[in-house]
This record gives sequence, structure tokens and C-alpha cells, in this order.
Amino acid sequence: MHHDKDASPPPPGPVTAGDCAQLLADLRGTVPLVQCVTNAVVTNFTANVLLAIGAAPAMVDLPGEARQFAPVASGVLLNLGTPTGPQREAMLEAADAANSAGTPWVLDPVAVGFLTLRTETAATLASRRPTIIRGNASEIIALAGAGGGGRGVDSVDEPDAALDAARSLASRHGSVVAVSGAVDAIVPPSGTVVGVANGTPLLTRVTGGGCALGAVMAAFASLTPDPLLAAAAATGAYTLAAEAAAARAAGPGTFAVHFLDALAALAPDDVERGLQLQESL
Ligand SMILES: Nc1ncnc2c1ncn2[C@@H]1O[C@H](COP(=O)(O)OP(=O)(O)OP(=O)(O)O)[C@@H](O)[C@H]1O
Ligand SMILES: Cc1ncsc1CCO
Repeated sequence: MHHDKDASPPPPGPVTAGDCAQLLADLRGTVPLVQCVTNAVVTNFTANVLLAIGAAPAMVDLPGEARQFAPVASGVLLNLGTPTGPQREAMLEAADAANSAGTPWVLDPVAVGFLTLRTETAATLASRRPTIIRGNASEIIALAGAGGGGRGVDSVDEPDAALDAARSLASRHGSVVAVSGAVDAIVPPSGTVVGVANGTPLLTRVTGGGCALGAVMAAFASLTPDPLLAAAAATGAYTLAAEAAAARAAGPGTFAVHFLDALAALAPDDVERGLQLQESL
């Protein structure tokens, strides 16, 4: 793709493609250590995605160990996909330990709404002020208390409908809220919403497409004090790699394999050239 810097329009908002590209370069230089308390379905995929992009995964999800690890981790992901009792305990202690140590952390409220246990746990975790809350439209609407949730782990709502819910969640908890969809919306506690228009529907045809993105956000959040930039840069790098993989894939199976290759091959320059940021959501 040809890109002429001089002919580019001015950056669309507080986040620029150049800032996102630089953050990917920083990630490669830093190799952030990401503690994941995540679901049984996506654990292996998530660890491989982190390794492929240039981070280091650690699936430390035992009570007692989770609080010990969070202060030494670069970033923490708490994902409620298959929330066993011990995992819920581990998440609560990891959130507290991360907050005490200043470790950024990401909450992914998978399938909240209809299911009481995870919904209550998600509300408790949200009140502990995650750095970033990441979910699909139905999850964000349900966590904000505005809807009943999706169909299992999948969204039945459009991201547009989730924008108001995301704004209210973001200001309530002081978190950046990232809503995934065809255009991902990244919503700060106050100020301008950033849209990332990159991506491919194939990301919704493999399990963990959203869950692994949460882990990548935790990696990026360790690199900057600006969680809006971190969430946008993570989403941009992730969805650009997905586009490259989709161009080579025959279907979901080969997509997943090509996706790991594309994450590893993605260069900061690809982000600078290919990122499609939007401001007016
Ligand atoms: N229609 C679409 N077109 C392009 N990309 C999409 C589309 N829907 C989702 N995506 C991308 O897929 C990724 C995962 O989003 P999705 O909404 O599927 O998450 P999720 O439902 O939480 O996933 P999961 O629970 O399976 O991990 C995001 O990066 C998003 O950009
Ligand atoms: C399929 C599934 N069920 C619980 S968690 C999960 C992974 C996608 O969120």
C-alpha cells in the first residue's frame, strides 16, 4: 500500500497512527509480561497470540499466586469466560494487587447479563477501576446495566448501540472502554471516542478473537500512561494482522494459523500505513 506522509490529512483525534506504530516498536523492545486469568477455551490461543506479537504470557490464575504475580507482571488480563470459584477469587485478588502496585489491568466481562455469578463478579471488578474494560457490544451494554447480554458469548447488539453504555461505564469507573465490532470503538472516561475500522469477520469465526485482544491490550497498556492510546494501538495492530491473515486464509482454520504468523511479521510501519482511525463515532 502506498502512503505519502505529506499528503495525509491531519490526525483525526488524540490518537495517531504514528503513536500506535511507535507503541508496537516499544512492545518489541520491552517484551511485556502479561498475567492472564482467562477462560479454559482460549488459554492456549491467547498465550500464542501474546508470544506472536512479541509479549510474554503467564497464565497465573490460582488464588494465592495471582496476587503474588500481579505486582511483577507488566499488565494483567481478567477474563470471565469460564469463571470457576478459584478463578473468581484469583481475579479479585489480582485486581487489588495490580491496583496497589500500579500494574495496568484489563477486564473482559465475557457473557455477562443473564448469568448471575459472572455478572456480579464483573460488577465488583469494574468498581475496582480497571485500566481498560473490553467486550463486545452486548457485554458492554449488559455491564452498564442497560441490557440483558448477548447470545452466550456472542454479541447480538451493534457497537453503535453500545456507545452510550460505554460512555457511562467509562465515566463511572474511570476506565477506557473498548467495544469490539466491525468498527471497534475505544471510549475514554471523557473526551473523544476513537474508532478503529480495521478487521475481518474471520476474527469472529475462531474462538478467542476478542479474548486474545484483551490480553494484547494488557501488553500495550504497560507501555504508556495513556490507556486510550494503548487500547487503540492494540486493536490496530491486532486487526491489521488479522487482515493480512485473512488475505491468505482458506477459512477459519488456516486463518488462525496465518494470524499468528501475521502478528509476528507485523511491522510498526504497517501500522503507520494501514491503520484506519475514525473520530466521529
Ligand atoms: N464484522 C466484523 N468485521 C470485522 N472485524 C470484526 C467484526 N466483528 C468483530 N471484529 C473484530 O473481531 C475482534 C473480536 O471481536 P468480537 O466482537 O468477535 O469479540 P468477542 O465477541 O468478545 O469475541 P470472543 O468472545 O469470541 O473472544 C475485534 O478485533 C473486532 O475488530
Ligand atoms: C465459547 C466460550 N464459552 C465460554 S468462554 C468462550 C470463549 C469465547 O469467549
